[in-house]
This record gives sequence, C-alpha cells and structure tokens, in this order.
Amino acid sequence: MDYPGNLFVVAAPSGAGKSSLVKALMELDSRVQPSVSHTTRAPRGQEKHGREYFFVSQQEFDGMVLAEAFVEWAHVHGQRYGTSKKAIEDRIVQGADVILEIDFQGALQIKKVFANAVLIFILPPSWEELRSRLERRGEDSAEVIELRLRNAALEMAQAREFDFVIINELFERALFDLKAIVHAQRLKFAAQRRARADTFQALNIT
Ligand SMILES: Nc1ncnc2c1ncn2[C@@H]1O[C@H](COP(=O)(O)OP(=O)(O)OP(=O)(O)O)[C@@H](O)[C@H]1O
Ligand SMILES: Nc1nc2c(ncn2[C@@H]2O[C@H](COP(=O)(O)O)[C@@H](O)[C@H]2O)c(=O)[nH]1
Repeated sequence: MDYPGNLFVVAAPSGAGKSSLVKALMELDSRVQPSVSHTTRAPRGQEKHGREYFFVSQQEFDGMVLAEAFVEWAHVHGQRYGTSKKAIEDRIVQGADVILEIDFQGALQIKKVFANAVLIFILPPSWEELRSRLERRGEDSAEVIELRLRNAALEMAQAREFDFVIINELFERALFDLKAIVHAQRLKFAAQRRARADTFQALNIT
C-alpha cells in the first residue's frame, strides 16, 4: 500500500539510547511524529498514560488483539507491547512521517505490512556501556536490568535484517546519522511518488 507519509521504525536493545535519539530528532524535525504504543507494563517514574504509552491491563490488551486493533504486537521483557493501527494509519494517510520505537519482532512485522517502512537499528558501542547506561538511567531494578541485558544478545543478532544500523557512541554523531537517514529516505520516497504520478498521468492511468 502507498501513503503520502513515511514510516520509520527504530529498534535497539534496551538502554542503547533509542528514546533519547528519537526525542532529539523530533525536536529538530517537526515533520516526524511519534506513535504511542500500548503496553501491559506499569508506568515508570514520570511516565503518563497516553504520552509515553497507553498503559492497559492484560484483559484490555487481549481485547485489542481479538479486535485486530494492532498492526503489530510482541512479548518483550516479559510484557506485551503493540502499535495500534489508529496510532499510525490516519497520520501517514495525511502525509505525516511517523516514527515507531519498537522491538525487532515488531519491526519485522511492520515491514511485512508496510514494505516501504525504513528499519533503523541502534547499537551501543559495547556491552559495558550498555550495562552502564541502564544502571545510570536508574529506572529499572537490578533483576529487570539483567533480563534486558540477557535479551539484548538476541535483539542485536537481528541488526543485519535492518535497512540501517547506527552506533550510538557519541550522541550528537548518532543523532546526525539518524537525521541524515530520515532526510535522505524522505527525499527518495518523494521522488519515487512524483515519478509514479508523472508516469500514471502520461499513460492516462486513473
Ligand atoms: N550516546 C550516549 N552516551 C551516553 N549516554 C547515552 C547516550 N545515548 C543515550 N544515553 C543514556 O542512556 C540511557 C538509556 O537511553 P534511552 O532511555 O534513550 O534508551 P532506550 O534504548 O530507549 O531504552 P528502552 O528500550 O529501555 O526504553 C539514558 O539515561 C540516556 O540518557
Ligand atoms: N513490538 C513492540 N515493541 C515495543 C513497542 N513499544 C515499545 N516496544 C519495545 O519494548 C521494549 C521495552 O520498552 P520500555 O519502554 O519498557 O523500556 C523496547 O525495546 C521498546 O522498543 C511496541 O508497540 N511494539
């Protein structure tokens, strides 16, 4: 399916810095809008329902799965997370660029539905730095941090399936790379849409 807006999907092991990078990108580029996922996990710290996530019960999540309300969903770190169709479809139909911060399972599901989705994987520079970022963030218990680090190996093994890989060592450098990818892909898709429209017109295809 083709829409006037673009879909960017950013995945990374927990703590690699994807939320920080996506937030900084959105401050620089107002055409990029976030998708707010649903999750069964409890809110952390200052998180607000409807801002970081829609925090729902297991029953509510089950209801959405049955109603086919998700474009993708997955079990991640012992919880369920999903992107609702509502979170993205209206906006890309209206021409917005939507960015999803989701895990690799969700990213690969998205690519099956939206073949033009751009998949970007963020890697930390080392295991030591990944652990240290999770510890310094101070949002998760020691058990949760260990679980996230165990899952990180499986997640990072999927990096090759992505269209682009960014190493988030120096934050500003990684942000520059993310910005450049979004900009270049946006131009590429716009040129493709124009070429297709011109050809349709030349061939009188309505
Ligand atoms: N390049 C960087 N150098 C040092 N610290 C960083 C860098 N990028 C992000 N951080 C810090 O690392 C921590 C984890 O970043 P962030 O919360 O963005 O990760 P995440 O990949 O979104 O994790 P999760 O999937 O758990 O939400 C934060 O405290 C953030 O400020
Ligand atoms: N498949 C999906 N994964 C998602 C979605 N929203 C978030 N996530 C991923 O979950 C983990 C943990 O996030 P946290 O906020 O609890 O630290 C992280 O990898 C997210 O990218 C989603 O809608 N679908």
